[in-house]
Amino acid sequence: MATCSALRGSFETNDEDAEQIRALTRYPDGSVKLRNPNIELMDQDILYHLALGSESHDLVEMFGDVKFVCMGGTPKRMEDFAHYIMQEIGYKIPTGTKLMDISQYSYRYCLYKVGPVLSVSHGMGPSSISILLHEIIKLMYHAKCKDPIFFRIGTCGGIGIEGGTVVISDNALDGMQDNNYAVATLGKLVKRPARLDKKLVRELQALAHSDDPYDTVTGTTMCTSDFYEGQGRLDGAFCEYTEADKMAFLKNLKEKHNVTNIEMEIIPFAALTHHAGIRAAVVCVALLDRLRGDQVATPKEVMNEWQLRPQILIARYIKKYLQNKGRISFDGHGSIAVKSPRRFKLVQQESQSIE
Ligand SMILES: O=P(O)(O)O[C@H]1O[C@H](CO)[C@@H](O)[C@H]1O
Ligand SMILES: O=c1cc[nH]c(=O)[nH]1
Repeated sequence: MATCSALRGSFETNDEDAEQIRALTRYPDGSVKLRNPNIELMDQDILYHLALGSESHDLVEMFGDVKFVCMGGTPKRMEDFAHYIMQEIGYKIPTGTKLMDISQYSYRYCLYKVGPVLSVSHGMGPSSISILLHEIIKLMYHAKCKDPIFFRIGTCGGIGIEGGTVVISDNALDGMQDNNYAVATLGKLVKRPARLDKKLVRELQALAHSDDPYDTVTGTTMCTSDFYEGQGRLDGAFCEYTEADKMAFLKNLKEKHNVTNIEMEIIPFAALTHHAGIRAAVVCVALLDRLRGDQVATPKEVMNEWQLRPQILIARYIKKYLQNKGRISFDGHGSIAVKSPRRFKLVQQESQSIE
């Protein structure tokens, strides 16, 4: 860990290579190892915001088979995604039962499990997703999950793209165009690099179909901690800049930094998953083009259809992965090569459902 002095105050950075991270974050069998020596010394670990605990629940039994953690802002979207992915991977629950929100008594986040897929809401903004990520990464550890993959399925404002366009993020910047997640810790600013898995980005891009009735693009995503002034909107309760200032800011983001979209969680998502050695990707649909306005005025039914688009891409990935037992790779021509003809056989898992 290096200590640096910068104009904005002293901070510590933690830049490591993939091998170093792997050694720190995995046991030999691929299960998740925590970078916190305190946890294994504790009698129990209460995952307070998920309403789960390492003593009160058999986390290995409940979650040991999880391979994919999919998250998005709203409980409704993630409940819908749980039902959608259930249908897509052909997961069956006993007749007369229904999917249960496992974290319902947290009254914070929702959490559904569909075989190897967790579908969880993260709320809005860096703090909300950061709390969730700490607890979900600890859940992966307690449950002994092996090499889980995380996805954020979100919405965003586009810059110079049509509403309805799907953006796969290949880079993340914060509101100051910095590519780190900075958290004030014990009075010092600790910065962790916000890095996304480039291979996962290419694999997802290859799963966008040329006949999809919308574009899927790849680009840099800016993360803000506020929807209004933080994103240069003119329609917040306060505004102390002009429309020309806003346009110059957005155009500079696009032209100098290749920023394609703006949302509010990618920096902590990319930084905390990277620090935990977890492969992760962010796929968002643009609700509007910020060069054309600030208000989200698209009709609800249209927006609901748009919000399915990132889910469709992630479902294609999960299906492909399960069908080919994790062997997804490139054929060198931009499409996914199937290495094994064997189909994934869905085994009836423990029921996560109740009447
Ligand atoms: O649609 P979700 O995934 O909630 O994300 C986006 O929407 C919220 C703002 O409306 C922010 O949290 C932003 O990141
Ligand atoms: O403009 C937008 C739209 C959705 N989410 C955001 O954070 N910004």
